[in-house]
Amino acid sequence: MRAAEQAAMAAGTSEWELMRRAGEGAAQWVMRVAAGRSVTVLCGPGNNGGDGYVIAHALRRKGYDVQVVAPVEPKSETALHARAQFSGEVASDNWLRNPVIVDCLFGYGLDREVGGAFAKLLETLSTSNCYKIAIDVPSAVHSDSGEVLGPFVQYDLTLALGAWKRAHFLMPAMGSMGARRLVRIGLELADMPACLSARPHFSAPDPDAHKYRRGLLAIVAGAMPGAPLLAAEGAMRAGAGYVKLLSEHSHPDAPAELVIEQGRFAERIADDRISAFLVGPGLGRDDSARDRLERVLARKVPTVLDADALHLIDQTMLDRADPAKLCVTPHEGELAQLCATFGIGAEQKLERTRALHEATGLTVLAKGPDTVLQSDVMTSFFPLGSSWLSTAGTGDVLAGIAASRLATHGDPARSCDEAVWLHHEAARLASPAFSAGDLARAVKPAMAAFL
Ligand SMILES: NC(=O)C1=CN([C@@H]2O[C@H](COP(=O)(O)OP(=O)(O)OC[C@H]3O[C@@H](n4cnc5c(N)ncnc54)[C@H](OP(=O)(O)O)[C@@H]3O)[C@@H](O)[C@H]2O)[C@@H](O)CC1
Ligand SMILES: Nc1ncnc2c1ncn2[C@@H]1O[C@H](COP(=O)(O)OP(=O)(O)O)[C@@H](O)[C@H]1O
Ligand SMILES: [K+]
Repeated sequence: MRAAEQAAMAAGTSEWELMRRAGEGAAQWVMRVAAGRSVTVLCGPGNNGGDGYVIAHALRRKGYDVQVVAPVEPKSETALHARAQFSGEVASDNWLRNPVIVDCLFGYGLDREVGGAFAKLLETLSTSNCYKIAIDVPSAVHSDSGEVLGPFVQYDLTLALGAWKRAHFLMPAMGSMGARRLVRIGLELADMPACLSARPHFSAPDPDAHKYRRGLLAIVAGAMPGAPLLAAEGAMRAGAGYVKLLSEHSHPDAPAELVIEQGRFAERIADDRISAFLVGPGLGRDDSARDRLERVLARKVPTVLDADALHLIDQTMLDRADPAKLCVTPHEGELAQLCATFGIGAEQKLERTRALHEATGLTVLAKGPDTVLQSDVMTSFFPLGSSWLSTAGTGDVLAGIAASRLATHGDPARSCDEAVWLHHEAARLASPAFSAGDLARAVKPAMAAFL
């Protein structure tokens, strides 16, 4: 963000002009939600506070009753300029009298715990029954890490200025932001190493398609029958032309269209029409599970590794595999396990995800409410998915979808990206309190949303 701002300024746009665009753009949103009601703007010492004075000035010009509360005077030259423009009331007390509060205490300059008068204001804000808007980021949020460094306030709306910051897509920060909207200020944001994933677009199969050309996915089962079956239910609806389950279980509930192959594992996986594997859901962690995983990895075919496979994989296995063709889909606990296995000391999710990719070359899809995808190309963040996904088996469905996408085109990062979108859309369509089975069946209508 700072680099993009510097580039804009080097090209002739002043910092004041950027602040004016940011503040006036944000004021448009504030007016939409305030709809004539009185507004209080909390202004801090830096340029986030400067944005606050621009917002207050813009509202006042439109006839709004505006109160500014500022515990200290601005420190930066540009914020002082914005302060000088505003001719309304500026109070330094703790009394928030209005039904709409706009928080401009700190933006991406926050670098330590919020204390003193600022913390008191945020505490008052947190308990006040008003509509709460955060400008750029909530003021106690560290914009790079998503950590909350002060009183936790639950906002109704967060207006990102110029570009998304990492905190807009990382927990715990993103959980406090309410609806998130981006206010554009004309910054050039091409070639960024991190981005918000763009909605994918799928096409119908080519006219000359047949089941093998569309991709044969082999799902490797193991100790438990349920998880790989759930993954297969998702996979059959996510694009692959042919889904096989390599399983020794009887699966009386399996759909007729799912081919289940038993016995002679080494021969089964040697089929060179297999374009992708999924290993991990229900695999188990005993010697036989390890043996299956080792054999699949040695095939060097595009593969999704999930669940038990993430507990079994180690450097020796990776040395015999082709990491560029592999993606791992860990939840928080599995990510911790992978970090322990590959000697990664980082503490936070984003750093862990990036370090794991650096150390192994694997494409890493770190799941959760704040899903992060790290590939060779970039770090991707995603819009928030339904919190109803927090039920057992939904990860198996995600792994099935990702493997199905992988079978169709062989690109690990693209598969993970598409899988998250399909998973979220399926969750939306499955309606509240769905089971993992309902979710897998909703992958079919979810596909239609991306055609
Ligand atoms: N640059 C641009 O072109 C544009 C920037 N824009 C806006 O600027 C924002 C970034 O502005 P910024 O860099 O001035 O930082 P900001 O978040 O206002 O706060 C830093 C100030 O707070 C202080 N401080 C820090 N932590 C503290 C603490 N815990 N407790 C107490 N004090 C603390 C720190 O001073 P310190 O005490 O560390 O010397 C400093 O004075 C950005 O989020 C966006 O809203 C837009 O207008 C678009 C154009
Ligand atoms: N609160 C939440 N909000 C959004 N998505 C969630 C939430 N909790 C879990 N998920 C998603 O649900 C899935 C859960 O996967 P996982 O933990 O592997 O479950 P399981 O092992 O039971 O299949 C992941 O895709 C994750 O991103
Ligand atoms: K803020």
